[in-house]
Order: sequence, then C-alpha cells, then structure tokens
Amino acid sequence: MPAHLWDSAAARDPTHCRQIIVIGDSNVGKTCLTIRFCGGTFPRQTEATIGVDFREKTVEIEGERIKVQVWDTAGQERFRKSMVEHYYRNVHGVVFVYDVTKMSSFVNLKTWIEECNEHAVSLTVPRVLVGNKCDLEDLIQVPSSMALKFADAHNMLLFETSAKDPKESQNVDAIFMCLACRLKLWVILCAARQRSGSARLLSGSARLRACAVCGAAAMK
Ligand SMILES: Nc1nc2c(ncn2[C@@H]2O[C@H](COP(=O)(O)OP(=O)(O)OP(=O)(O)O)[C@@H](O)[C@H]2O)c(=O)[nH]1
Repeated sequence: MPAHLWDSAAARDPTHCRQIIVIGDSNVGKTCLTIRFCGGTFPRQTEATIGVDFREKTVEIEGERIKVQVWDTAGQERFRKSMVEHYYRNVHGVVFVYDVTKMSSFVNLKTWIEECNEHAVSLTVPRVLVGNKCDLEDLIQVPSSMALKFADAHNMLLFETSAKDPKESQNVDAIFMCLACRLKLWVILCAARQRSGSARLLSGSARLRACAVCGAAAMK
C-alpha cells in the first residue's frame, strides 16, 4: 500500500486530490451542479457533455484543506463509450443524479448503479443520491418518499436540490462536502488501523474490502 497515504501531513495536503464522479441520465443537470459547486454560478446555457469535464475546488473540513476534483460525465451513451472504464477505476466518491421532474431519470438510476458496480467500484466508495431541479415545484414527478426509500435501499444519503436556485447553493455544496468529509474520515480510519499494526484487521476475512482512498484492505 502507498505509505504516504497514511501520513497525516499528506492527507492534509491540498494538492492531494480526491476524485468524485457525477453520473446520471443526460439533461438531469450534472454540469450545472458541478459548476454551481466549483464556480458558484448557474450557466445560462450548457452543451451536452462529451466524455468527461473536470472541475476542481479546495474545501476546508474541520480546518483541513481537501482538494476535490469533480468529474462531470456525459449522460448520453454515444459520448461515454471510451471513457467509462478509466474514470471508474480511479474514483473516490460517486454522485448519482436524477431529475425530480422526470421519472425516467429516476428509474434509470438502477442502470447507473449497475454500471458502477460492473466497473468494480468498491461498495466502500461513498455514494450519494441527488434529485435535482427542485425549483420546478409544479412539475415534480418523483416524490421525496420514493427517492428516500431508494436511497435507503442502496445505502446512500439523499439530497434534493436545485443548481438553478441560488438559495439552494448551500445544499449543492453539502453534496460534495458530505463526500469530502466521508473521504477524510475514511483516511483517518485507515491511518488508525495502520498505526495499530493490526495485520489481522487488514487481511484474512471475506468481509474485507478495498479502501476507496488508498486501495488498502479495510473492514466493511
Ligand atoms: N430548472 C432547472 N433547470 C436546470 C437545473 N439544473 C440544470 N438545469 C437545466 O437542465 C438542462 C441540462 O443541464 P446540464 O447540466 O447540461 O445536464 P447534464 O446532466 O450535464 O447533461 P449531459 O451533459 O447531456 O449529460 C439545462 O437546460 C439546464 O439549464 C435546475 O436545478 N433547475
């Protein structure tokens, strides 16, 4: 395992990047959510994403700076083909997005989760569910209760938000802050295990899984 990841100084290093991938159907607002978080604005116009777009932001969690790189992926199949495997391989956190005004984007979440699992993204990689476009109140098709049930069944937190409404920008931040926070906790947990020198903890159990941050084995 890479020793530097256990070093708390490295964990605090703002240049040490955590990659978060944003996936979901085309047009659900992945680009707008990413721009709202990284740039604080809502773009007047967006083009369909081709492959993957990268944006970065350094966030502070309990006094520690963590650099978050957000990978905004194409929702359209024809624009995804070549990129999927490479990006899934290096991911530290996943944001699944659906459009609260479009039931089909919610139904399709199953396919996105399957794709994620098929590409061997460990279940220990933190995942969150985001219902976007909550500002379109009169058009909502996906009730919160249904989304909550789905989120619970898949062990994810649910965020309902709007990339468009500036009053919701804190909620958009919360999505990524939540993931960054969980990643930070994960690093601390792994470091504690490493310090305790517990070989038993790090091997020999069918319940062990790979750590999302450092690739080391860790308890589920
Ligand atoms: N009302 C409303 N519209 C939104 C919101 N977020 C995005 N949109 C609109 O939805 C459309 C699609 O937004 P994008 O962010 O480009 O969607 P995407 O998921 O990145 O689409 P792909 O790149 O094709 O995968 C645009 O017209 C946005 O203006 C929101 O919170 N509220």
